[in-house]
Amino acid sequence: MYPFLKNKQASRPAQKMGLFALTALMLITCVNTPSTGSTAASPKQTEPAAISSKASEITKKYQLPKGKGFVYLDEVIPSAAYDLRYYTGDNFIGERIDGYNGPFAILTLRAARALKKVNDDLETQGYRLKIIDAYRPQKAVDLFARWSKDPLDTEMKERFYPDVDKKNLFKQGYLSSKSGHSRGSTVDLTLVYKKTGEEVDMGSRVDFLGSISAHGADGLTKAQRTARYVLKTAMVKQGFKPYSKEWWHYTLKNEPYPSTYFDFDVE
Ligand SMILES: C[C@@H](N)C(=O)N[C@H](C)C(=O)O
Ligand SMILES: [Zn+2]
Repeated sequence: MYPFLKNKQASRPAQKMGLFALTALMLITCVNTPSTGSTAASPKQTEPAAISSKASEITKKYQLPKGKGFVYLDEVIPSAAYDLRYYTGDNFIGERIDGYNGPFAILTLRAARALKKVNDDLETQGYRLKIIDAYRPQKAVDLFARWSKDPLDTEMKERFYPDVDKKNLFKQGYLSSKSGHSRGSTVDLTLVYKKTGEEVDMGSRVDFLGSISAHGADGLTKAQRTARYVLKTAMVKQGFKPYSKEWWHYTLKNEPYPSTYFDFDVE
């Protein structure tokens, strides 16, 4: 209902706070609304906006591993767009993912610098990058694995994996139990138009786990194929490797931690 509050496992205090705030808001609304006999504006209509604005005010804790060269990506690429969907419920599980305590993208400095060059290049072509996910704690990956084994929780199936049985998402390569994201130099991203900030049509949404998301999938329009090609060309030019099954997923080839899977929280 309120994506910002969603994570049954990790955010119970936040949920309690949210419920408390909601109850308080309802009481205030009842007190301030003259009793006309007609229905007053529902407090639910104002609550998500209030919560969202709080989400955008979350400040960074700067608790990155010391001396390992991790950075907050928005400080290296301020002109990119950011929509960290594993912090919200707007993802294939439908709730905030373990380890995402703030709406921030973290990467190794090497990957961040390469990505800045990609964004600079794309800006000359009328686009910008929109970052959906970057460093991903191992605990988040572990949550994906537990979720995939629960056949009863299919809340987001229609939007994100309508044609794949969730128990096969790992087997079919849409999810990985040892993800490049946890090594800190892998990123999920798309294009937006520089002028409007509107997302470019890439033929499927980021994290649509199905065959249409493969590079070179059948059934794409010419414009969608071109958009994927623009992104891929810019990424490959700066040393990123595409992933055949997911047009949005790229790993820096010369990554500084090719075999280390980190688990610090995003905060
Ligand atoms: C889930 C998707 N965003 C993703 O990153 N998939 C790859 C395969 C991964 O889990 O590393
Ligand atoms: Zn990815």
